Amino acid sequence: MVLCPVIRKLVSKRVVLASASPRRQEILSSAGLRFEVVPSRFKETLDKASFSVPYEYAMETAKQKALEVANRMNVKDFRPPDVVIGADTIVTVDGLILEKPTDKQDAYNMLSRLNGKVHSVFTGVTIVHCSSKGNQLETEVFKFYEETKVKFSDLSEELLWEYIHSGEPMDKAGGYGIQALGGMLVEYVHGDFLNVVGFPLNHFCKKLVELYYPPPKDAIHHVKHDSIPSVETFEVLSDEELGSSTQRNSNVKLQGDNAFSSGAPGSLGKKEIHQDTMGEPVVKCSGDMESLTKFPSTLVELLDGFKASKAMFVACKLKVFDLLKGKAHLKAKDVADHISASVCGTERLLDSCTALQLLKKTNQGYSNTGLAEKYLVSDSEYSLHGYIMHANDHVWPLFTHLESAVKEGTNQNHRAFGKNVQDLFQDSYYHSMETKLRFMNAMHSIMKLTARDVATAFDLSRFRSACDLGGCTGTLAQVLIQEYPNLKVTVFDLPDVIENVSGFQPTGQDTSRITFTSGDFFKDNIPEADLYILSRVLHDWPDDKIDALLSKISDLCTPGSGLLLNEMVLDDKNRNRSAWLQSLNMLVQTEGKERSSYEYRCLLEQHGFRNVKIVQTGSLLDTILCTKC
Ligand SMILES: Cc1cn([C@@H]2O[C@H](COP(=O)(O)OP(=O)(O)OP(=O)(O)O)[C@@H](O)[C@H]2O)c(=O)[nH]c1=O
Repeated sequence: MVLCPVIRKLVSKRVVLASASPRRQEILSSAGLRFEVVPSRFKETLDKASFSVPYEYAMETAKQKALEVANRMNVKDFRPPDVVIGADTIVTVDGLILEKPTDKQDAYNMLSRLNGKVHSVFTGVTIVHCSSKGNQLETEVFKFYEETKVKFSDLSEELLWEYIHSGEPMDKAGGYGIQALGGMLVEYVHGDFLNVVGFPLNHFCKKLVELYYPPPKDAIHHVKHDSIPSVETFEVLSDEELGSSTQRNSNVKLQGDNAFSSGAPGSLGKKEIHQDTMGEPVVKCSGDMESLTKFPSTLVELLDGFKASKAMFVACKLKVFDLLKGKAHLKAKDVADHISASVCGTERLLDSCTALQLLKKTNQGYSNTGLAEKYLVSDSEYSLHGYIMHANDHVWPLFTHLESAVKEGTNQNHRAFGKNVQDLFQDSYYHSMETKLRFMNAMHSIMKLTARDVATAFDLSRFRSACDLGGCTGTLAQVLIQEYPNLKVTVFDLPDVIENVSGFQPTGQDTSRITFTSGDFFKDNIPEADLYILSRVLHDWPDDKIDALLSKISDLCTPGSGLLLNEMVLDDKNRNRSAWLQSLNMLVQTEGKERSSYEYRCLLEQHGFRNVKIVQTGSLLDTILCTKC
């Protein structure tokens, strides 16, 4: 409870963790922090010799990781993050800095150095405060580090190799994970255990106190700055954070939203803060119904969610954004004439889109916002028009039968479209030319938006040939050959798809390293490659089909071959809202499902893949890389 007010300081902010480390994500989310994960692309190649002490190196790397993400997210028309957190963990021994091992031999060299000795683990952390002035990013950087000493027992060669073969060392600084099997190597720890795991939570909270609870000038110092704030600290919370001033009185201090609940800032219930018998502050919700019903803004947003979606869908379908593309302004009547619709209906639609910030309205009429111009105009580079049409024409009717899907546990194609679907693709997505092109357009547009993140989440330069199974229009293949000059990619998809891909090919770009091959990956031979890719494929199918497909791929792989899965990964803290809603989506339309990182890891290991690494890209697809052992 005592942590609540510290973490709460970040609750109304857009917080981004610039780290792919699952441990850091786990530590921070367990502390109740709500954040997005956007792994940094900063390559950890700073010259170690130029730092007089190792922790300076860790802090500088952490800073560069966070700044890279802050800069990348400072995109016109997007809300930039308020806070970006970066971290870097290193192990030091004998004057050397050890990071993550490059291979098993490197892991062995590291662990042999640590064997029987005391070493230090440093984690450098950077908190970047961001603000955007006229598209210019302004940052304020706060850095700190934590040191923990760890002693390894005397370990036999046999034990070291056994540990290395477990695969655990590969993504961990110093080549061990104290939180798992590596804990068996450790005789003692002096200092913060979580610092070794990858994030010094206690020091981080103290830093938040320092940043957000500065001692009030000319006041008695209630806050001890090397500790987490005591109950007096609540006095320095602003009115906004406390809820309305009328809720305050001098004896009982009331707070607004719970740090650990979701939703917009406001006063969803009130809480009394007082001390328990141990002197610890305790936060209790009062049962005051009036305050509970005051601002249920989260619920109001959910109540309106479907109306907002449909307004955008309809405006897209009627090509409102296309009509306004590049134009200064049009009056409602002119728009209505062009789209052959009623003036009164059009006016309401345009006004709703204005309220949704998709349009701007002035005395001269309506025009597109930058967001609409970039993503809703049907022929813009990163248009989501195709995906939105799929959502409107296919997903929407299915979702109207969600209740039946939940009760029956099956998809609702029969109710929504009046027919039973045996083969999802042939009977549903590809049953007519119109539905086929609509589906291809949808996949094309969503891949355009996510392909760069997916292609660069891991370094894939060791692979020479890739086969993108179900690669549709080749959007990911296109980005892969740009990122990896030595890679050739085969896009393998159903004949129905391959014969229609030409309309989706980019003009003026070299596509000579991409081959399109038609076939059914369940029935036909799959082309040979050293990297297989499955993007949004596994989630479509029932378990038996997935097993068949993964077995087939695994049999084709030689040791060292890779498998890259791109899916939305469910997180056990329910933070990734899109992924959980996508999970319902799979229920209403397929026989498949979304999975957690644990489920993917088990699935892949069952089929002979190891070294499973998962990156939550922060965009609409997460990515998983594993190696055939
Ligand atoms: C000593 C130790 C380290 N680690 C992990 O080692 C990675 C360090 O590498 P990094 O470069 O700091 O981070 P990363 O994983 O590459 O992620 P990113 O922040 O994106 O650079 C982090 O994962 C840590 O948890 C453990 O899980 N357990 C341990 O006992």
